[in-house]
Amino acid sequence: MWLMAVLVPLLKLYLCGIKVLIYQIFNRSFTLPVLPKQNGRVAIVTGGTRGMGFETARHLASLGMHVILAGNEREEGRAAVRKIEEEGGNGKAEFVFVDLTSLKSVRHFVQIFKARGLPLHVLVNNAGTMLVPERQTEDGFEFHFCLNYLGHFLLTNLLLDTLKKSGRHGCCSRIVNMSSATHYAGVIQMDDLNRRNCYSSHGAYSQSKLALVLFTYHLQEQLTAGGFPVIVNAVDPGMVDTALYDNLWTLAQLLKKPVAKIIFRTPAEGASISVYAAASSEMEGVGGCYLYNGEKTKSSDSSYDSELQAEMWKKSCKLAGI
Ligand SMILES: NC(=O)c1ccc[n+]([C@@H]2O[C@H](COP(=O)([O-])OP(=O)(O)OC[C@H]3O[C@@H](n4cnc5c(N)ncnc54)[C@H](O)[C@@H]3O)[C@@H](O)[C@H]2O)c1
Repeated sequence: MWLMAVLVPLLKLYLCGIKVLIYQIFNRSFTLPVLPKQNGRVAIVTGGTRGMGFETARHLASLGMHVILAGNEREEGRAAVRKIEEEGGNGKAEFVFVDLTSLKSVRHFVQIFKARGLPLHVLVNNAGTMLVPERQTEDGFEFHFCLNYLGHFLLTNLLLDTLKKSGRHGCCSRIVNMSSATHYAGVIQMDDLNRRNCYSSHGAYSQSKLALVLFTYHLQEQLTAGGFPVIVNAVDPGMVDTALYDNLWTLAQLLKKPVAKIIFRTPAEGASISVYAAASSEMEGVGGCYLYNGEKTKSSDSSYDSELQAEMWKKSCKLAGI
């Protein structure tokens, strides 16, 4: 029983990884089209202080956006802002603290943001972690579940009114949810979302990434039904050489290092799918998609299950207190 609960998600996740690596051996990262200037537009990028979040923030700022790098590492945040400023684009970057593992911190972040009266045109839900040993957040949630999914679920819902007000038809506000190929291996354990019965870090990570896809599709349905000028897409960056892999087992770390140099995407290449969803003309008014390597791609069968989407939404509202 224990073996199955731990081994199966592990094997499924590594199989997803191998498939992606094989794809990346034979296919280069897609090239971004020319993107329209984004002057006067405002974006929030969670986890914008390093890795793909930083590259996303940097690119959006270079297009003229005012970008808020939302993260839980102040020093890294200040350094990231400095780096963007040094590049001297016509955009603007600033760091604002948020800890996505704390629902209180998410609420506080939104309160501060709203008090400034800024519009919001782009929200990139990028922050995440992978393969952390069993750990609970201050609110008692499993770590991957809260940081990768529930914190972003709450953040998005609290910012939705601002996103709706800031968009207009022909120039929609955009939400980008950073998922992953590992969602294909994901299983939603509705009665045990916090994985207390039998913890598997692999299962917890892939569950959180599937939850983001379910959330994307259900939210887009609501936005479309309400006629709101907001779109939401899930993106998959491929396998990218970032600090995300720091929690791999020692042996896997050793094996990963040489492979990563040759086959993994760079953070800038990985971020291009978020930038594409956030700013390309091609994606204007197009929501409810799973984007991989610059193309709309089929996500897992279970992600299209509308009953599962609705159940997950309802449960998430309850857990997040909305
Ligand atoms: N690297 C990959 O191969 C890969 C593949 C698919 C999906 N992803 C996803 O891409 C996203 C970005 O990851 P990355 O690869 O750039 O890794 P990374 O570790 O470089 O970046 C993660 C970011 O999340 C932030 N973060 C961590 N804990 C936080 C918290 N409690 N509150 C707020 N922010 C927090 C970090 O400060 C960092 O900026 C993640 O959601 C990850 O799951 C990565």
